[in-house]
Amino acid sequence: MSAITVMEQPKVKQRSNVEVLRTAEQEKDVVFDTQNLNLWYGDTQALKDIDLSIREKEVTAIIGPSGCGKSTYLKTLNRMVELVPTVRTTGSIQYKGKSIFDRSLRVEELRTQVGMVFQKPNPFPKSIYENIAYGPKIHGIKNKMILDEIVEKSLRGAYIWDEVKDRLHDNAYGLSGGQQQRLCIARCLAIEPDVILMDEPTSALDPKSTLKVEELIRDLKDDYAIVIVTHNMQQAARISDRTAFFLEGEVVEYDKTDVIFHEPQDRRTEDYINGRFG
Ligand SMILES: Nc1ncnc2c1ncn2[C@@H]1O[C@H](COP(=O)(O)OP(=O)(O)OP(=O)(O)O)[C@@H](O)[C@H]1O
Repeated sequence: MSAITVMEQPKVKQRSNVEVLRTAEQEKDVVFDTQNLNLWYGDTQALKDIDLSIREKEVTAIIGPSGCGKSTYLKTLNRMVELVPTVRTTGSIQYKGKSIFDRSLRVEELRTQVGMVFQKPNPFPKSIYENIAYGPKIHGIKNKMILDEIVEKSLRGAYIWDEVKDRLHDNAYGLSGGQQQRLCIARCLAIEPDVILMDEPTSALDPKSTLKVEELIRDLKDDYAIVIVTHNMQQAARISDRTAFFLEGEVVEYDKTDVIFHEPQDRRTEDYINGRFG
């Protein structure tokens, strides 16, 4: 009996140089490090033992069937999920090495650094200009010249400047759905976040607007970490560097997007990718 116990002890393994290098590469530039995250809405467990790291200058796609916890995970990263009173979490999420649940971290500060774009474009019922200037003004910027600069830079950054530069003071509701979504991305850029969370940002858009937003996302990753929830498998394959496959609240597989789509290690990932369920 004791011999078996001894045999079952984990072996202390020397790490090869390649492994050490790989680990260093993996730890480099991690902005969000999630470990053993569990989340319940009342008695219903929506996330189970999630381990996931989100890296700078990468697009991370979260895919999986409806109800598997994708949006919940996204909203945990900026603590928006806590707006639901019955939510309870265990485990840890470090943002740049510091727990997002730490009492000394103000939620407003976290949300300034971690912006969010939603499924349905949600501009404010204000002018295009005011939509962008609103956040910086709340952060105390009053100088008109600086605000003008931020507005132009953000709209340029979201590839919508040329379309709106002559009507900055028109109501944002007059823009098309695709333009409104790029305006919302510009509004997010105006507060200079490090991370942008996107919850199915193109699901309400036509194919042409979708391609524009995808192109924008690919370019934005030069400066930001982007986490995108999508039901569109081709979209995940086109724009992301890494993909996490969620199923029933768990991460089944998380790897480079090429691996997930071409050599998945888990049968369930393969079945989902090939449309056998979900
Ligand atoms: N506010 C809430 N209160 C109670 N349960 C919730 C709440 N929001 C989500 N859930 C439950 O948590 C689970 C995960 O939901 P979530 O919205 O994160 O899934 P999802 O993968 O994003 O789904 P979809 O692709 O349909 O948007 C589901 O069982 C859902 O019913």
